[in-house]
Amino acid sequence: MTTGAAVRLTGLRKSYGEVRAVDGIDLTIAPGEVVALLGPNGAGKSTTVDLILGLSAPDAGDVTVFGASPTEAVQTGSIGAMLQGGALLDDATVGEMVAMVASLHRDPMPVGEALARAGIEDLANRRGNKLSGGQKQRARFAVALVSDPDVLLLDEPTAAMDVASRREFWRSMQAFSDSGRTVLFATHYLEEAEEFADRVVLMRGGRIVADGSVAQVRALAGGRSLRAVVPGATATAIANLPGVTEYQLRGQRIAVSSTDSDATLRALLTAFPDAHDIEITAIGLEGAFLSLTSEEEE
Ligand SMILES: Nc1ncnc2c1ncn2[C@@H]1O[C@H](COP(=O)(O)OP(=O)(O)OP(=O)(O)O)[C@@H](O)[C@H]1O
Repeated sequence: MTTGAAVRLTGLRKSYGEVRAVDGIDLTIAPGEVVALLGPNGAGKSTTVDLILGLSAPDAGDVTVFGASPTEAVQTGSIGAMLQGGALLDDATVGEMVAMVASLHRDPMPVGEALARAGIEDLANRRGNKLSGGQKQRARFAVALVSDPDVLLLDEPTAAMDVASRREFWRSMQAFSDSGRTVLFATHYLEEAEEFADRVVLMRGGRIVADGSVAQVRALAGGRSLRAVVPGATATAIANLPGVTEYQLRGQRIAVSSTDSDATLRALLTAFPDAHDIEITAIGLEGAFLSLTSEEEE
C-alpha cells in the first residue's frame, strides 16, 4: 500500500444544468479510516461517490485515490465499489458474476473468499433474478470485495436490507476495515454512521457542513435546546453562558443549543432573574442532524 491520503478531493465541483450537485468539496481520507458520508436526499453523496470512481468527470477540482486518478485506481483494483442499484445479471449465478469481475482484475481474492466475506456462500449457485433485495445487496458487496481493494466505496449499502441482514452486513464490513482498508459509505441513517464510522462527514446542498469524529457528532447530538424570554438579554451575555454552542436572539427571545443545559439555565437565571417562559428540549440525534443539514443561513 502506498503512503499518503487514501482519497483526496480538492475543490471538487459538479453541476447538472442549474443544480450544483457538488459545490466545492475538499476532503482528505487517511488510509484505514471508515468514513460515513451522511446527508439528506439530493445532498450530493452519490455524485461525490461517482466522481471518486471516475464514473463522471468533475467540472472543476481533482480526485486522487492513493495518488492515482480514479480511472487508474479502478483499473488496478485499488478501489472497489458497491453502488445503489448496481446491475446484476439475471441469468448468471452469484458465483459466476463474482468470478467474472474477478477475472477483470490482476490480483483478485478467491471467489469463495469474497462470497464468504459477504456472507453469501450458500447463494453461490442462485441466479440473479432469484435474489431478494437484501441478497442482491450482498451479491454487490461480494462483487465489490473480489478485487481485494484498498478503498471500498459503498453507496447506501443497506438500503434494501432488513434489520438482521443489516447487522450482518456491517459485521462483514467491519472485518474488512479491521484489516486496515479504507471505507467510505454514503448513508441516510445517522445510527449507521454513528455505529460503524470513525468519522462522519455531513453534506447538504453539495457542500460539507460538518466533519468530525463520531464522538464530536455524539456531543453535538446529545445537546439540549433552551428557549426563553429574557428581558435585557445581549448577544454577548447569551453567547458566554456555560455550555452554549449556538444561539439566536430575537428581541427578548433567546434560543440556544447547549451541551450542559443545567449549567446554562443556572447561569441564565443568575444573570437574568426575570427570564421566563423557559423551555428545555432534547435535540436528539435526528434534530442535530436536521439542524445541520436543513438550515440555509447564507
Ligand atoms: N445525472 C443527473 N442529472 C441531473 N441531475 C442530477 C443527476 N445526478 C444527480 N443530480 C442532482 O444532483 C443533486 C445531488 O444528487 P445526488 O444523487 O448526488 O444526491 P444524494 O445525496 O446521493 O441523494 P440520495 O440520498 O437521494 O441518493 C440532486 O439535486 C440531483 O437531483
